[in-house]
Amino acid sequence: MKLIIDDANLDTIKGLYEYFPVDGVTTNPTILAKEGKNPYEVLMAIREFIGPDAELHVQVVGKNADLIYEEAHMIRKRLGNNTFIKVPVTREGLKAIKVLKKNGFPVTATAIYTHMQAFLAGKAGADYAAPYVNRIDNLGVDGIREAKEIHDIFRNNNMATEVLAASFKNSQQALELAKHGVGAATISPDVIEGLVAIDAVTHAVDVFIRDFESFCGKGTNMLNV
Ligand SMILES: O=C[C@H](O)COP(=O)(O)O
Repeated sequence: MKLIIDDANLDTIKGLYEYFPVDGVTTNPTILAKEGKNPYEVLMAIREFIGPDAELHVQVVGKNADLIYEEAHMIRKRLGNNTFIKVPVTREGLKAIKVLKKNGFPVTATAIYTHMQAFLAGKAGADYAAPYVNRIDNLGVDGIREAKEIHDIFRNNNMATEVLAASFKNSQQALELAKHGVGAATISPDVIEGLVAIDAVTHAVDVFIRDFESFCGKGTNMLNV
């Protein structure tokens, strides 16, 4: 399962890249708006940092297929070929996904709340389909189960589309999807940090250090004993 950062703050992205095995960056209009700068300024800085081959996912805002198609061209021109065009799965969005795929764009079908949206996005040729796990939970439906079932729909219908699960509230949800073998999860920085912020682990490491120092002396380690 690919692990992708769902954020647009360059300092945060740099920090996560230093510590975690991450595979790229996803953004959406809300995430970009939080940066308070021109969206292309933010995105071009991210692209420069992650390099031309890493996955960057950028969402369109247009409500009809023609505008979405034009936005996609501009996004590709300014941010490079390996930029996934995130298209919400509406009626117009599906039309746009078909046209974009015919023209060789990498596409992430997004704003997915139902199995049927995901199935149609897969049929239209999307590379990824992004179910919003936490938001689905908030509708009273099990978002993790739905993401797993969407993965199964793709595999059972011989579709190449991968699930790019989005909208997580905790690290356990991401682990559940890794166990099921879904293609990718895009996770906010605080939830990524939560993947290893485990009190029991911190305690175990502290005890190792305490025991070592009680025998070898304060401030010792395997360099200076
Ligand atoms: O792009 C979609 C986001 O991953 C949704 O996440 P959120 O529900 O935490 O805003």
